[in-house]
Amino acid sequence: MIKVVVAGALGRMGQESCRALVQTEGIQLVGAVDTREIGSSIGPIIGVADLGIKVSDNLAQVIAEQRPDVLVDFTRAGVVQGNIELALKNGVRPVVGTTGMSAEEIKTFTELAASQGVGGLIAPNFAIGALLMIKFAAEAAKYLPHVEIIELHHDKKVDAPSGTALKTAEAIAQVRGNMAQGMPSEFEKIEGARGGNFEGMRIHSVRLPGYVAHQEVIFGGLGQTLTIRHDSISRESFMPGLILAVRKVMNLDRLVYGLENLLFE
Ligand SMILES: NC(=O)C1=CN([C@@H]2O[C@H](COP(=O)(O)OP(=O)(O)OC[C@H]3O[C@@H](n4cnc5c(N)ncnc54)[C@H](O)[C@@H]3O)[C@@H](O)[C@H]2O)C=CC1
Ligand SMILES: O=C(O)C1=N[C@H](C(=O)O)C[C@H](O)C1
Repeated sequence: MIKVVVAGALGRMGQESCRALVQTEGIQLVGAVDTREIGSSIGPIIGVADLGIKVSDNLAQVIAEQRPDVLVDFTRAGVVQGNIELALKNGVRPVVGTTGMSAEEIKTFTELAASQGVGGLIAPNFAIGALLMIKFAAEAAKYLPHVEIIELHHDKKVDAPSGTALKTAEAIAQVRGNMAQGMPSEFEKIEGARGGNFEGMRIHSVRLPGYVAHQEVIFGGLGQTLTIRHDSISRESFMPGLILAVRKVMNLDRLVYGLENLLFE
């Protein structure tokens, strides 16, 4: 049985994750950490039978009492860093969906995991379709290097661009290198009109009610465009990948960045 604690358990992703984890054979939810509704029973909140698990705001205490195998984190940047460090130092494998960490922070945790000999995963997107979008985009960039990314999310999202857009840009940049999109002489009449700039690649972030998580990678060539689009139309889309990750990290002794590295190995 894989014992799992969820941090950010009362958030949009945390609740969806708790619900999926308690329904999965071979996995046991043993703790729920959040900074609101402390002391409430997680079972009724996520619409399942009372599991006898109270919401705690103290991850260190939950780890000490429950000795989980895995920490699933869907909190926010600024919180997740402390949680990963705590997990790794206690031999708990972090499975992190939280986005907004810097490349330097990810590198630091990779080194800490290696020194502790503890496995883990930082995955900006758990949806299998999104991972395929990134893979196909990197392939397309070999032939069509002119590309811009548009990501569209619900209006409660706090980080921009999305972790998925950054992961996509990183994968494309590995293929095409640094290449400025647009005219050298172009100028913005409104600051930010051309989007964010990742190694010359423009990333545009849309935030509106009604959306869940969506992304278009648009390639342009002579007389043609190619659009690769992925839509998460509900947060259930992230659950098969999350469950797969919880199982896979049990056999890792290093920190992996990107679920694609466990899925397409
Ligand atoms: N990797 C993936 O596939 C996905 C990643 N995400 C990412 O997951 C993160 C969470 O997203 P949502 O669930 O939409 O956000 P949310 O705001 O609904 O949930 C965050 C939860 O964390 C809790 N929290 C805040 N500070 C805390 C602390 N110190 N300790 C414990 N809990 C704390 C909040 O009370 C809240 O319940 C974001 O970074 C988002 O980008 C979201 C969807 C999919
Ligand atoms: O905040 C979200 O909702 C999402 N965040 C992740 C990201 O930043 O890429 C994954 C997905 O896009 C949903």
